[in-house]
Amino acid sequence: MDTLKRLEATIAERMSASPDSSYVAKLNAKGVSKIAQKVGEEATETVIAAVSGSNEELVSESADLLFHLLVLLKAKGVGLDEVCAELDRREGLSGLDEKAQRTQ
Ligand SMILES: N=c1c2ncn([C@@H]3O[C@H](COP(=O)(O)OP(=O)(O)OP(=O)(O)O)[C@@H](O)[C@H]3O)c2ncn1[C@@H]1O[C@H](COP(=O)(O)O)[C@@H](O)[C@H]1O
Repeated sequence: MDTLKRLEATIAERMSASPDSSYVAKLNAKGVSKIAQKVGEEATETVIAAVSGSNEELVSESADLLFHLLVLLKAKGVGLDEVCAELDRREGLSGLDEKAQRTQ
């Protein structure tokens, strides 16, 4: 998590850099649709690596996917903490489901 938080901060800082010197700034300048398209491409490459690639390829594609997802979230003004809060909420809900099942 520290890694993702650090990367989120780096991405925020690079958003307003020169597109000539920063991949994040260059991608951001192309707009949300292009960033979303990159997330889709990286997701597909991750799926292909999982189904027919090595675990090394899966790790590499997963890193590309997480990176581009963080760029997309930043471009949309959504914080990683909001996504984590949603995951925490679901974890709580699934705990409640388990408790409900145990008392049935
Ligand atoms: N983690 C990454 C990272 N992962 C992947 N990439 C870039 O993502 C691009 C994706 O490659 P592709 O082959 O899919 O796409 P492409 O053909 O280069 O580009 P498109 O024309 O398809 O858009 C490559 O150019 C990679 O260099 C990244 N670029 C930057 N980061 C991090 O972001 C930080 C800031 O980077 P800058 O904005 O470049 O300073 C860096 O310090 C890193 O920590």
